[in-house]
Amino acid sequence: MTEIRVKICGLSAPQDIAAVAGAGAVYAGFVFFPKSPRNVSIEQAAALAVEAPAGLCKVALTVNASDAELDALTAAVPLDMLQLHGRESPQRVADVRARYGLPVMKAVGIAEAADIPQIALYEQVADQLLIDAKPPKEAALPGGNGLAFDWRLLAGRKYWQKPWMLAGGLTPDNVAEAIRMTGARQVDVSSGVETAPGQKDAALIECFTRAALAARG
Ligand SMILES: O=C(O)c1ccccc1N[C@@H]1O[C@H](COP(=O)(O)O)[C@@H](O)[C@H]1O
Repeated sequence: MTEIRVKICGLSAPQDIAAVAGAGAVYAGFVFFPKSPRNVSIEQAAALAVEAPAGLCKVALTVNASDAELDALTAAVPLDMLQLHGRESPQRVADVRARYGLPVMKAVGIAEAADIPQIALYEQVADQLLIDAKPPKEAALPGGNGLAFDWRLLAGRKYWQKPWMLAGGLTPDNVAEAIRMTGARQVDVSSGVETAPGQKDAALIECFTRAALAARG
């Protein structure tokens, strides 16, 4: 059985990088979205990324970013993956992938069974898929809201050809159950390892990662 791979998103301080690497997570996410409490500048992210140990996959999360914004980001920050978390079309995903030569992970929001087919559309063009809770209409953020979707929507499904990650409202307490119900082999968390919006907690990162690695899908 393949080991679960963990992504901790929304890092903004050097101690966050140390906590993520120390816990055994594989992916470290930086949020480039000014409305987010986890937003980092290009300069901040570059400083954090150069401190990351070899082997930690550095992911830039953007929301409907323009080429100019992605040009600036990719020129300054040593990145391993781009996460597109807005309303990017399949064609936009393909264009970003071709332009930057980096693996692209596309987030897809799920609230009901009717949302599931769009995953297959993005599977054609993305390197990875991030299956997240669809944000409620009143939400200020397109992700990072600490809200889960009904995991039964994924239970017993034939899996996609591309690697995929489960996200949305995961915590140290529920991640094992989420893995068991969905069969996810990768999980992503932001709010669930924070003491306040944007404040990552090393002990919660450790607990989350330990619970995920011990889980059996
Ligand atoms: O974390 C954010 O602030 C954020 C902002 C804009 C888009 C996505 C964001 N986070 C991503 O949302 C999911 C779920 O987060 P949570 O665990 O429910 O808080 C996660 O994939 C983050 O990568």
